[in-house]
Amino acid sequence: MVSNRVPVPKDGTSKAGGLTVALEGALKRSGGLWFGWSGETVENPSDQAKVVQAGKITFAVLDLSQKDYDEYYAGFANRALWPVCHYRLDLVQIERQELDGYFRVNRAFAASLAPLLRPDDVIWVHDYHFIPLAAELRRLGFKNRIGFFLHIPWPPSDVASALPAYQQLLQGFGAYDLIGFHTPQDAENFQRCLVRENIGSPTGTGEHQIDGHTVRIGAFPVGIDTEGFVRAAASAERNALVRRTKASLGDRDLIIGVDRLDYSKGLKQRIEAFSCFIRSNPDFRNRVTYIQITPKSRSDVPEYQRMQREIAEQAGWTNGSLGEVDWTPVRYVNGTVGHAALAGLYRMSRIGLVTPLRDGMNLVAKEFVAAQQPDDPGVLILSRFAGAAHELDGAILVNPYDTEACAASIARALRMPLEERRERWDSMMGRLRTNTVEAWCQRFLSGLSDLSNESLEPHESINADNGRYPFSEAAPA
Ligand SMILES: O=P(O)(O)OC[C@H]1O[C@H](O[C@H]2O[C@H](CO)[C@@H](O)[C@H](O)[C@H]2O)[C@H](O)[C@@H](O)[C@@H]1O
Ligand SMILES: O=c1ccn([C@@H]2O[C@H](COP(=O)(O)OP(=O)(O)O)[C@@H](O)[C@H]2O)c(=O)[nH]1
Repeated sequence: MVSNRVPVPKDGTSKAGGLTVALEGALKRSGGLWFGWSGETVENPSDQAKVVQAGKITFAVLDLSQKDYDEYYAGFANRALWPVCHYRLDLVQIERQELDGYFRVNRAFAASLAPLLRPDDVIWVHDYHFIPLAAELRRLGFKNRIGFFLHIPWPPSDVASALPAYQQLLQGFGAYDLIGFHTPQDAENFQRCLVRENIGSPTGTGEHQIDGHTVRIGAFPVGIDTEGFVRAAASAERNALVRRTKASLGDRDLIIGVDRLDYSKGLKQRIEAFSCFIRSNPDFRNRVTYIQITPKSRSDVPEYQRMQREIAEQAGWTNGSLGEVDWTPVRYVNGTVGHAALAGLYRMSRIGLVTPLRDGMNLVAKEFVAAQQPDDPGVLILSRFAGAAHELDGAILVNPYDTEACAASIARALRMPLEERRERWDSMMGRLRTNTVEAWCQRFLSGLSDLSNESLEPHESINADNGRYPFSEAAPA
């Protein structure tokens, strides 16, 4: 496995982020080498990876220089690729130096990975930080099977083509054997970009010939450790934070949001929707509390700094205008909460509010569902623009830009009869039990090691859902 973020076991601190949660879940059982960035910046980084063995996983990580960090991670990856892939062209920053830094770091990482590779290794590269990595490995002579999985959305070509070095990036994908996305829409958008830029040619459903090499393209929606979450939630009553939170709520209903502090998560619109819900349903005043757990993320990227100030102000302003002496409507928290406590907080919530403006998958939505009590489950309110909306058909799907409809959905969820809540939960839970993180991993890897066979099931091909896109439910009258 290769990914930028690698959770090397060291000081027990946990970093929020779905990619490491997913990959850790996948590698824990099968074992393997996990190569990437250490999370550290140092003055003179070594080009030899530091190796740490933990259980079946061998972690091999490199430090970055400040310049590499600024240009590759805080620069091109998170100021160009991230906003473009999340449809935020208004936030894109294009700097030639950052682009150069991105390709330079990819080349350096490929060179440091090379001595760790064996000829029969299957290599699985993750996410937008490392698009050119396979091309760099091929340049060094590696003929291994190499797969790529994009954890974030891939937009339509009119949006994607705002990327600098767009052609070069697309060409770089040609060095992979299999390219995976969370949804059929992302896979389809991607293949259309190749067609529009005249890069290779499509040779069938989910297949593309680039420079004489066949690249397969498909949708592989990531799952979670469903049973692990069920167990964690069932025993969470023992967790001190969960107990204290429960006591602090009194008999108020809990609404929960859990997100990295990222503009893609729709926090501004969400707080606005909650506010609108309280104003239009005054009978719920002092009867409901909204806890928003929001660890800070990418704080040295200017667009994130700006947003951190704005959301903090908005939460304060909302409490100031709506709150009462004995009621804080929005509890806005910037710390990270571990999975054991999170599972318990999800379970005691009446509503999981997951309303990103755009999200590759969103594991929080899945974790919330897995953590519910089967005989009295809470309701998931989910953005139609999260990858998870393609699978979680029992959620109330919303358009996060539509404040009044989101507010109405909150009221509807709080009033939803038990029977409907159970039906919705059952159908989502069925999917989560089948599509676990392990199943995801196996499907991708078998697709990668078995390219000669029809290893991509029809439902994973790019045309699988006939262009269906999850539509938000109509707001209740
Ligand atoms: O590593 P960071 O810069 O701190 O950011 C955290 C991760 O954010 C993104 O996560 C994505 O992957 C999830 C799992 O597939 C998916 O559910 C979510 O929708 C994505 O946003 C990013 O893609 C990762 O590389 C980061 O590590
Ligand atoms: O305080 C927190 C906030 C988030 N997370 C975890 O971070 C991941 C977030 O993944 P998601 O796919 O929802 O979004 P991403 O941050 O990757 O964009 C989930 O597993 C959360 O449980 C966590 O452990 N503690």
